[in-house]
Amino acid sequence: MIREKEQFLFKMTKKGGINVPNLEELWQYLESYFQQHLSAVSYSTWIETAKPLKLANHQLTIEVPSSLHKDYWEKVLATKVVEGAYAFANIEITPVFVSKEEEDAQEKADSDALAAPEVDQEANIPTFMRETRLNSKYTFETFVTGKGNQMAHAAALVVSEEPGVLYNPLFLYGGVGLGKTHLMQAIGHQLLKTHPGSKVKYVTSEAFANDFINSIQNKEQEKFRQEYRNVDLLLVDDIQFFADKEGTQEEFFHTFNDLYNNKKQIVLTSDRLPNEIPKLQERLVSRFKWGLSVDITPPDLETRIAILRNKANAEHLNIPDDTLSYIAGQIDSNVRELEGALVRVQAYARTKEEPITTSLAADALKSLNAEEKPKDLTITDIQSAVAKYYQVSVADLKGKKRVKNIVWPRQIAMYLSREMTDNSLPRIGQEFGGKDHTTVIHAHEKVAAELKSDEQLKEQIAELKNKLKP
Ligand SMILES: Nc1ncnc2c1ncn2[C@@H]1O[C@H](COP(=O)(O)OP(=O)(O)OP(=O)(O)O)[C@@H](O)[C@H]1O
Repeated sequence: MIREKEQFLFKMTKKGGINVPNLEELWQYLESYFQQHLSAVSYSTWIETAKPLKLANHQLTIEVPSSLHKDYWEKVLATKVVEGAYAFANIEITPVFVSKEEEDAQEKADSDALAAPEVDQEANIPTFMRETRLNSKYTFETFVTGKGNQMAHAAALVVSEEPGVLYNPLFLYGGVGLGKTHLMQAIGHQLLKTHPGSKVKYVTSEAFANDFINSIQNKEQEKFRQEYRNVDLLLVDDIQFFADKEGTQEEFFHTFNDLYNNKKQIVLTSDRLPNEIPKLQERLVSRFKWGLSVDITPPDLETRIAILRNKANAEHLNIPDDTLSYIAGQIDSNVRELEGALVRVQAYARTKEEPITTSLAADALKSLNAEEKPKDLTITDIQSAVAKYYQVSVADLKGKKRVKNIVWPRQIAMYLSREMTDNSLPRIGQEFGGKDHTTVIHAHEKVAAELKSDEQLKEQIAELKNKLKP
């Protein structure tokens, strides 16, 4: 105690009684204070991204990357700045935060609803309750931040540290494969780390719907409610699949209210904003807007390179920087595909027994494109292969039967038609007995979502793709 006081007096004497420190000194002091008091991930999220601009008239101006950062600084860190300045130099200052992106973000949040597309009525309903587990790889530590996801990352971190308080619900939205599931699960991991006894439930919206329907069929509604309402953090992925599921929406409405009223945190993801999800009940749309909606946009080149480097390091791969840049330059809108490209290059190098270089990467990715879309492959070829594989008839794939063992192969055939041929969505719909293009979109989204967690399906699709290769 005495020692601390001595140090403090020394500091003041050193300043010769002048109580106004310069900007750098004060900031250094604050940085070291935060370094000691915040976790490493919080420090890099809030402090390393902040820039002190000026100190004048007892006002410290700090630039932060987004309105969300500004909000967090104002609500949580500002008092520490005031206390810190007082402790450091005995001055009273008011911190002022400025965010460049604030106006843009506001505009985005207020953006008008786009015309909502129709969605297919078909729904494949597996009859089992799913286990929901977090993927151990989806943590904050493995998540690379960049311009497109900085705000979403910061929001996710706030929620993991202060669940149910600041942003409830947190709604993360954005294009395919941009890290929404990763961030959402990182919240779960982080909460379990800081509050080991917490109950975290991760579920896709489809699994929620299936669990609900099963609970009705098995007369286990009470059990269902216990499972979903007795949690501290509920993570529901790909909420856009609630479209058209009236009963499920109704149940989710009550689940939401229950959790919200008990100050339990809810995190949702979707490929679009709540008001852009077709047939989502207005009362859900408005509730989803109570908290914070943040979008994730495709990563810039620098971030893509950083993601690849992280992944290469994690797998102990020795890949030159220019090769990583080359791969990152080839795939610009989907991190899942970016990672897939790296795996592909790695496998290609192994087969060729050569080190990974830029020219090898170029060869590997060229052959990937050729394989993904074999020339002359027709929808009819895909239908025959899928029908044979799942032991159904081609007529059934083109027909209207809604039984599960036909609907699922039909959706897989549509998925493959979209992935492996250049046919347009309406054309694919036409080839499946004149179905609407939205049916094809729905089928594609559904299979893609399943592929994320279903290892067996991954193998089946790979096998089918191999069979379809020329
Ligand atoms: N910023 C990032 N840093 C590290 N890995 C990332 C990042 N963004 C995405 N990924 C990785 O990319 C893959 C796809 O991410 P994820 O499944 O979270 O995307 P998504 O947005 O949920 O996709 P979908 O729209 O298909 O639901 C995952 O393996 C994830 O770990």
